Amino acid sequence: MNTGTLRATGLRFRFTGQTTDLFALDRLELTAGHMLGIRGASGAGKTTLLHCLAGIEPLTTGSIVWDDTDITALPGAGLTRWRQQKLGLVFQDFHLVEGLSALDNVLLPASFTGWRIAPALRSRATRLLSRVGIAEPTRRAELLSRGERQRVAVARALLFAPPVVLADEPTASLDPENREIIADLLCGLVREHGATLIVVSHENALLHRMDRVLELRSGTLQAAEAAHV
Ligand SMILES: Nc1ncnc2c1ncn2[C@@H]1O[C@H](COP(=O)(O)OP(=O)(O)OP(=O)(O)O)[C@@H](O)[C@H]1O
Repeated sequence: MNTGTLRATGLRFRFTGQTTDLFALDRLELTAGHMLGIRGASGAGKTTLLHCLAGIEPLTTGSIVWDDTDITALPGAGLTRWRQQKLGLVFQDFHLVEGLSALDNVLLPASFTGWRIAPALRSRATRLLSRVGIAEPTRRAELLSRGERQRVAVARALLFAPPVVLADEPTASLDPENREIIADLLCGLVREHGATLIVVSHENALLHRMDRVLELRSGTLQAAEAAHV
């Protein structure tokens, strides 16, 4: 059975101390294996929405159900476990750990689980790095260019072939050639695994690959105008 079905209802988010909601969405649904693009002006709330869908930022009200798990009702430890088992996340600012190599950064989610890192997993991490064009897996994160860090972050999100992949501007720091490579990899691997993908992006070329594109505007999600996708 495909996993990665999203049913989110009554999503409302307001930062503490603010007098208005950043967004208020009646409903957001996604079938497992589908790819959704979210675009919108800077400051519209796209990253915050993605973080809510990842269970990183708590909603003000509403529920987010991935398959049969309401992540808004999970206690902290349960939420962490859900993220480890189900979610691949590409952060806008990558969240690589300096002092660790590119390879160890890709393997980081495995080290959080406390599992011994099996040789097969190490090989998969190395393969993913090669597919995103990182020739030196032993190079430390702080010595990588911004674009290289972004590619390592994408490889890390795909380590466990998670059923849900959320990516915040995954091609923003890349030149056109690498944008294409990362878009191919992200969409290709997601299709291979039948994963559900939500991408926040301003890049038309990436958004064009999505099954559906919505625009976050004035706190609501609307169908993106054809000219913009
Ligand atoms: N802790 C906070 N308290 C109040 N407002 C905040 C806080 N954090 C972020 N914001 C504001 O919330 C708004 C939405 O931020 P968010 O990063 O989600 O937007 P975005 O659409 O992803 O923007 P961008 O495209 O520039 O990355 C912004 O105006 C931001 O300044």
